[in-house]
Amino acid sequence: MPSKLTRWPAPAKLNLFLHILGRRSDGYHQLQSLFQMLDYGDSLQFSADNSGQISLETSIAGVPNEDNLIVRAAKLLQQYAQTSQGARIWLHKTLPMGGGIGGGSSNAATTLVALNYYWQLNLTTDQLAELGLQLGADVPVFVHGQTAFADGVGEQLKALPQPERYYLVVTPDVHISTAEVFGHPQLPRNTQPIAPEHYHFEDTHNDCQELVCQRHPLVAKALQALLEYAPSRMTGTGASVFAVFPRRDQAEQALQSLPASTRGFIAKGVNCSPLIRLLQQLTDSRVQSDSRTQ
Ligand SMILES: C[C@@](CO)(OP(=O)(O)O)[C@H](O)COP(=O)(O)OP(=O)(O)OC[C@H]1O[C@@H](n2ccc(N)nc2=O)[C@H](O)[C@@H]1O
Ligand SMILES: Nc1ncnc2c1ncn2[C@@H]1O[C@H](COP(=O)(O)OP(=O)(O)O)[C@@H](O)[C@H]1O
Repeated sequence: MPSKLTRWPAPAKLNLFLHILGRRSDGYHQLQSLFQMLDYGDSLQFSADNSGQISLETSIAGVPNEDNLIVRAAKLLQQYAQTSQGARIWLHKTLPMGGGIGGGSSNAATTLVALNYYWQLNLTTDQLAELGLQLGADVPVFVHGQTAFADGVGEQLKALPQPERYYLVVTPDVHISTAEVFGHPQLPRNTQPIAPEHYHFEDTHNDCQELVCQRHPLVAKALQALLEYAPSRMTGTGASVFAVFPRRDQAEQALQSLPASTRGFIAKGVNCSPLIRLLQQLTDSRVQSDSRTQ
């Protein structure tokens, strides 16, 4: 990975709760959720050029480059903005894949935000979020980069800052298909809507959790292990589960007590994602240097 290029964060998220309110006629589910941004995740580097080519220099095993959400996001942006610019992209992957913590969606969002910056396209955040929605339901929340309450099919977002907490996230080695969970006849689909301002972790739940735990004992086991230490829940459609702690050292102690084979990490919940913080810094220094050269 080139050492001199800026590393753009692609953080993970947690669904602090996930209520399913109903199903639309197109099969998509009306839901409510609280997307908690984390300060932990993958990172990407970009070298923009005028080649018109998009090349991902670090492939992910099992994901052909043309299917990688990074390449798909870059090509979608290129096409939308009708630009002949290109880029070489490097990915530093640390997040487990397909675990309900949004790694792929976050990679796509970071690509849209970073290339909009390097190619100087000046697209708005709303335009990038709308483009991102074509790639996956969770891309817009990462483009906005704020801890947010979601409504609709997950696309209507309202920033809802949360107090600082530390999360121990554990990902059991199970593959769970989002489409399969949402397609299951036993999935509860009649939770009553709540007002964002009335959200409390203890009064909410994840409607997918019971079904996933029944079908995947490793998820149930991981959740049970975390519940020994703190309030815990599954995120998204799984397989990851998380426990909530007021302090980092408490989360660290819990992780140390789990079996050594546990795939887990500790993250701080943040209200503004590290991606958006970096973008603000870079934009501010570009404005300053532009004003000096005028
Ligand atoms: C429900 C969430 C919560 O974060 O689950 P996770 O993927 O994070 O576990 C996400 O919004 C998922 O986002 P994502 O995984 O991008 O979903 P998509 O690719 O858009 O949809 C996958 C499949 O899930 C179902 N689906 C998804 C979202 C939704 N509101 N209703 C649905 O019924 C559809 O069957 C769709 O074909
Ligand atoms: N850049 C990427 N990072 C991770 N997964 C990707 C990427 N591009 C495509 N994928 C595919 O998307 C799937 C879901 O990935 P991910 O977003 O990590 O899951 P989840 O939304 O459940 O957290 C992966 O299993 C993989 O096949």
